Amino acid sequence: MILLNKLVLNSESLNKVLENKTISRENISEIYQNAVNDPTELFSAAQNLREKFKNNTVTFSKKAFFNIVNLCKDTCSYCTYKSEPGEEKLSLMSKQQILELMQLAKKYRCVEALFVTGEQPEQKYQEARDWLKENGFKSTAEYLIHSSEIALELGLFPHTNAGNLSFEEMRELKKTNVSMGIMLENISERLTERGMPHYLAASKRPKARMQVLENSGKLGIPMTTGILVGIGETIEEVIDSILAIRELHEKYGNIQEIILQNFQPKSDTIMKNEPSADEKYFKTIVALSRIIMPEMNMQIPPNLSPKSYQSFLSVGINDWGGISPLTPDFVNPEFAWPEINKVDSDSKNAGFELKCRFPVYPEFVSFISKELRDKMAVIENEEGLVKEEYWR
Ligand SMILES: O=c1nc2n(C[C@H](O)[C@H](O)[C@H](O)CO)c3cc(O)ccc3cc-2c(=O)[nH]1
Ligand SMILES: C[C@H]1O[C@@H](n2cnc3c(N)ncnc32)[C@H](O)[C@@H]1O
Ligand code: MET
Ligand code: SF4
Repeated sequence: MILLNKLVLNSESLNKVLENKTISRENISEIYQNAVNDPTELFSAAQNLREKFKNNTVTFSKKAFFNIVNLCKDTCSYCTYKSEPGEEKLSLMSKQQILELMQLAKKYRCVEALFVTGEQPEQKYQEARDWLKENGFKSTAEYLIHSSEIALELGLFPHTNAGNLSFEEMRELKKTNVSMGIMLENISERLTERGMPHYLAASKRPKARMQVLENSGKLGIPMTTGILVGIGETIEEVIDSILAIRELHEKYGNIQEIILQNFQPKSDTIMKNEPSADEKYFKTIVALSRIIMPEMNMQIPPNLSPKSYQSFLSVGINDWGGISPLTPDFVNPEFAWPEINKVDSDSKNAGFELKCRFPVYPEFVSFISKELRDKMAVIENEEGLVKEEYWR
């Protein structure tokens, strides 16, 4: 038995965690089962590990969201980001629009340019092919490579989340992107079956997603991935998803953060009548993730838990992801980001210190080129990333 925050842990599995031993699937299931009714012990173990490895800091990246193109060849049942031609929300950013948003982002002292697209839009839509042609590109990936170069020239650091990119595309993007992202969503094949959220989304097949993560490992790209919680998965499927990420990270060491994203229903999607992820269930998964990968950076987006995001600091998270002072979250447009000042004071009240970071975590800067590191140093020295006035 181990004394922890005045709590006596009776669970052998939890003790294993605290003794720094890698825990098995069986240990994790046991920990979960013990926590279903009363998660207090699990939460405090997660908090303990969080403090051990991340001290009392919580980080965020000040970003602008570039909704480059939201046409998408896939249809995930939960997604409102995707647009059809002719819809009001259709986004086909021109080079000029991208440049203007970048200049504005610099005025706001953003550090990150988050580039998001639908899945290979040019494969399905003539509109996307025309748009690429008008702007002088052969593929969306080529456009992303170009946009990343411009961002970097202006002193914004690109993080691209464009779904399933090829090895070659990622190799090119590595030159300019300090990190990249793709959500595993879930490792379950079952969620791709008829009636399930990924049925109409070939790119969400677990094998395809894992291949992208595998390629990012081979290329040495600091990678953001994560799980979408509350889309009809079972807890075993969540555990298997985190274990799949852990295994990949053990092989390549390139997973820089795990996003735990709670599903929120959207009125214009197939899943409009499904409930949002239950908060207690979501918290239990957050704590479990910290137990499974004690040293990993764990992120939840604060805008998706507007009333309670601070309380996630005591169940294991240490990052808020990208927060934008000027663009909406196009994936969850009904959830505005809290002001950075508010996140600062809320974090302080919960006993944590908020710090601004680049889209690559300090532990992963050795993965990126000297050229990118030098550019980061210029911003850090000239503008002072940690200065409080810089955040507002
Ligand atoms: O504003 C958002 N940012 C999202 N981000 C970006 C995130 O906010 C930050 O850019 C990263 O933390 C940068 O390190 C994602 C990044 C990924 O790589 C994968 C998925 C997401 C999901 C979102 C999202 O839904 N909304
Ligand atoms: C960019 C990421 O946003 C997440 N995403 C997509 N739709 C939703 C939703 N309704 N609620 C929460 N997260 C969502 C997916 O995990 C995707 O990979
Ligand atoms: C709103 S999702 C944006 C990125 C990509 N289409 C994916 O699903 O991974
Ligand atoms: S989540 Fe990504 S892949 Fe799925 S429909 Fe939306 S844009 Fe397309």
